[in-house]
Amino acid sequence: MTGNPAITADVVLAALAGLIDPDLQKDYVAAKAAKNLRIDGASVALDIELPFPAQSRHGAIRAAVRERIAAIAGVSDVEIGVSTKIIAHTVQHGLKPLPGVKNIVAVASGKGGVGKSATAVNLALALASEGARVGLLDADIYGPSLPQMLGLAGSQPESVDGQSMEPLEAFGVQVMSIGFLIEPDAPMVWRGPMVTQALDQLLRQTRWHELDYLVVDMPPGTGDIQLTLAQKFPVTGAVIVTTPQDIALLDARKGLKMFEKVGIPILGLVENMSIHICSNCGHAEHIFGEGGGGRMAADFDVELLGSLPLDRSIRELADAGRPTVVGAPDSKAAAIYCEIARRVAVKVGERAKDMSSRFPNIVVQNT
Ligand SMILES: Nc1ncnc2c1ncn2[C@@H]1O[C@H](COP(=O)(O)OP(=O)(O)OP(=O)(O)O)[C@@H](O)[C@H]1O
Repeated sequence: MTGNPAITADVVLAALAGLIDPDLQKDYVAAKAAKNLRIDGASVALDIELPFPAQSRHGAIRAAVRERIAAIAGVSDVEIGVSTKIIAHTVQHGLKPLPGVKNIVAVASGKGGVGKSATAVNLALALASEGARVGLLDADIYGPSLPQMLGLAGSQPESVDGQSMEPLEAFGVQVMSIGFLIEPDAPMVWRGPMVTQALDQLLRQTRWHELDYLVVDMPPGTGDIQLTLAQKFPVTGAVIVTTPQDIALLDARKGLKMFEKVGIPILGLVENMSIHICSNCGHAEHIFGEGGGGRMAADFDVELLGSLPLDRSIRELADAGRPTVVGAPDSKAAAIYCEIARRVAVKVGERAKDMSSRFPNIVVQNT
């Protein structure tokens, strides 16, 4: 084998500097995603290990990294592997993570009807479509809508051992809902402690199967039930959904403060129904006022993860049990949900404890 002293780890590193990943917003070396550099004569092999699911982007990442390395003088052969490794994260003080669940993402809102469930379900489906193992827990005691949105209305979970429950499955996502266990028309007269106890059981007695993310659709509001749940569920981070109306924004502020109070990081804000697009003429109108979500995100120093239009097809597809991400995967709204999901997963990935040094396992055989 002919040696090529010019090809060193530093040369490869320099070649990758400036290749900014659009999701990580950093290059792969700075993001500690570049691993296992092997240099063998004129051959260079490298693995990119992403801390978030992005199956749809693997090909493009492989091509971009290969192009950079192939341009190094003397390199004749390049092999790039791209994979995802989702890491379990710390949860708020005093709680243990849930067995079989790496990360819990709570989706919350200051008040009802802002599109929290639609956001939670599409977020879960988008994470799954990128290759993650995802569960969805409908903790919305006042209006459990996930069975309907996922075409599972009337289904009931089974129990193998009489103690735990098997989650149901829809579109590759493991699903559990308070709605599977109560009559659809039963009045919600449960008192707070009963509600929190029931939801705690639902979370812990469901046999979640090796989840990267469990998305929890929280009950709307910021009262005692929500506070207790936020304190009891071992949550990695929270996504707050709001509409641009001032009053909803005021409520959303309370939601943000509640999570801050119990030490749960806010992953970001989703502004829903931000703009109405007329289905006849295509005219876009900010019926609830413009830019409120962005201002609030700036005020609280959190990220605006995305803004969804008021779009009739979002409601129709949810009502029909095929939410936008699976019902209209090529739509603009689906693309926005997928972008939001990626931002959430990147935010969760950024909290990685894995502070491995740059290029672990470097093997250079230039002899
Ligand atoms: N961007 C949107 N465009 C059009 N319809 C939407 C949009 N987002 C949600 N919807 C619809 O609005 C209704 C309320 O949404 P959803 O159930 O998600 O709200 P929620 O905040 O979870 O409410 P609650 O907390 O009361 O259950 C649903 O019919 C849903 O399909």
